Amino acid sequence: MAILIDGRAVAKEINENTAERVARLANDGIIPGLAVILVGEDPASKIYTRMKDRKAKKLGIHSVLSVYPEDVRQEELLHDIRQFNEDELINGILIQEPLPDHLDGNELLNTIDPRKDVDGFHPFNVGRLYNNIKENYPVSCTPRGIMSLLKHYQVDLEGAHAVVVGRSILVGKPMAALLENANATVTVANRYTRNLSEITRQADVLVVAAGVKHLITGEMVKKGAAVIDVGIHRLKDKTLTGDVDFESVAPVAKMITPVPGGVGPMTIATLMEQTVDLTEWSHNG
Ligand SMILES: Nc1nc(=O)c2c([nH]1)NC[C@@H]1CN(c3ccc(C(=O)N[C@@H](CCC(=O)O)C(=O)O)cc3)C=[N+]21
Repeated sequence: MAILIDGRAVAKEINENTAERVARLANDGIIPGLAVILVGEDPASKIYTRMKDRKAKKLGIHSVLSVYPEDVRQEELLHDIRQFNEDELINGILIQEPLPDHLDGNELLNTIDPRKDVDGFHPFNVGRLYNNIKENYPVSCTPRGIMSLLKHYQVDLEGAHAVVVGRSILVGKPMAALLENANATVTVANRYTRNLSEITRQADVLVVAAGVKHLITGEMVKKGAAVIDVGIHRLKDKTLTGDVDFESVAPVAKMITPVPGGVGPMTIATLMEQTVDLTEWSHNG
């Protein structure tokens, strides 16, 4: 049976470290600030942004949750983002995905000051990631959190074949870039890939962020693989499950993340960590 990758435990370690860093900054009179922009009534987004707001406050981070109606105008959001850009009390700005269709998400993202781009979605920061630039810059929190998990569990990436299922800007694309930058050989697939199991069966490290419940089953996984499940699906009985069929994959894998308690807590811990990173970087020149 696979080792369970305990995202809650690793997230707790990161959060403790973040709280210490916040305390050190406080000695210099600096309080990291996070602004979260939420548009509309998507129930999952409401839950996540509330979790982020609560965690930030718990760690001593100044948190502003800006909530807008579904039909908010693009101009109003642009105006508020510019205001956050100018606001010295704000170090990180996050626009919760998904956005309603009438809004131009790219324009909104491009308006965030890249130095305050706590999600790492601004094209300037995406470009740095793709160029494998070593200097400090923000990276999408979920894949960065997954890299922390892989490091914590000493998963060897150099020369490994990593397969990423999913190619979103939130997870799949930056995940593939981070794994490549760590000298893995990366294959990116998606839900349309033909003979998906032929590809996933080659994976030493398999990251699944396809948004399809139980897309990956035991016979699609190589014996001894590390399996990371980014999917979240709420079942009728209110329990959560992932893109990986845990029951059939766990006996095959060397290690596996559960849902919940795997990648999710790492995303929020990394968001807090990166808010403090941005704060420190902004004060170090
Ligand atoms: N701009 C932006 N940045 C994001 O980082 C972002 C986003 N938009 N849109 C949606 C996704 C999703 N996301 C999650 C964060 C925490 C959990 C999490 O903590 N999950 C818990 C379970 C929580 C529950 O019980 O519902 C767990 O897996 O153990 C899940 C998902 C951040 N996202």
